[in-house]
Amino acid sequence: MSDILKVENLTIRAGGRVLVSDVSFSVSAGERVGLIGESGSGKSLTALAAIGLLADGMSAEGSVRLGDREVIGASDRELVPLRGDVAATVFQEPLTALDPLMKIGRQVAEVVRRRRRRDGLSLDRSAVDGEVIGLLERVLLPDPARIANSWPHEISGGQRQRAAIAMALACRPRLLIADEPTTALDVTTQAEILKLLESLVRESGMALLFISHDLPVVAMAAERVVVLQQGRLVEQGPVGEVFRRPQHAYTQGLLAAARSFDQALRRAL
Ligand SMILES: Nc1ncnc2c1ncn2[C@@H]1O[C@H](COP(=O)(O)OP(=O)(O)OP(=O)(O)O)[C@@H](O)[C@H]1O
Repeated sequence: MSDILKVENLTIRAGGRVLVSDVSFSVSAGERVGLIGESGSGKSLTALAAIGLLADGMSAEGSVRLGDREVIGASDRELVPLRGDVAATVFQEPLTALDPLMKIGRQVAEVVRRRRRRDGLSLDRSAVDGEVIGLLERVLLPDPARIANSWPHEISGGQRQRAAIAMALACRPRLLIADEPTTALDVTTQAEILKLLESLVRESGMALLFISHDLPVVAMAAERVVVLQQGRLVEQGPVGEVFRRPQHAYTQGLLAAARSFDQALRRAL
C-alpha cells in the first residue's frame, strides 16, 4: 500500500535541546495509526513537523514525505497547498480551527469554496450550500441547517468538534491528523467521535494519524500504534500486538497504568 506520510530519522531541536530524536514511521493510505506517549513525549511536535508547522526557532532534520512532497526544507509557498489538501488537522480545542466570530455554515462554506475552486467545480451558491449541509450531515450533527446558522459558542463542545471535523473533510484530505481530538469531551461523546472518525476513514479511504496519551481511546481509534518516550520511538506495531505483548518497559508501564483505571472501574461495579 502506498505511504501518504513517511517520516524518516526525524530529529527536532530547539535552543540546543533535542525534542524529537531519530523517529521513523509511516502511514499508508486508508490506515489508522495512533501516536502515543506521555505528555511531552514529542507527539504534537512530530505531527506539526509532518505539515511543516514547527514554531520559529525549531529545526527539523531527516525526511518527512507528505504525499509525494518533501516537507523538511520546503518553503511556505510549497507547504500551504499541502496543508488541508493533502493533510488536514483537527486539534483538541475545536476553536483552534473555528473562528468564534463567524457562523459555522459560513466557515465550512469558505473551505468548500476553496476546494471547489481548486477542483474546477462550480462556486454556485446552491452547490456550495448543499455541500456544506451534506458535510454537517456526514459528521452526524443534528439539525444541520440550524447548526450552519449558529455561532460556535451556541453549540456544544462535541458539536464544535464535529464541525471542525466537517471543515477538515471539506478539503477532501488524503490524511487527517487528529491531535487529542476527544480529550476535552465526556466519554459518551468521545466514543461517538471515535466511531465517526472510523467510519469516515472507512468510507473515504483517507488515512488517520491519531495522537493521544489515552490508551483505551487509541485502542478504539487506531489499528497500528507508534510509541514515543521522551522524543524517541520505543516500539511500533499493530495495536492488538503492542497492547497485548508490549516489548518495551515504557509501553508496559503505560499499559499497567491504563489497566489500573480499568480495574478500579471493575471493582466499583
Ligand atoms: N515551541 C517550543 N519551544 C521549545 N520547546 C517546545 C516547544 N513546543 C514543545 N516543546 C517541548 O517539546 C517537547 C515535546 O512537546 P510536544 O508538545 O510534542 O509533547 P506531546 O507529547 O504532544 O505532549 P502533550 O500530550 O502534553 O500534548 C516537550 O518537552 C515540550 O516542552
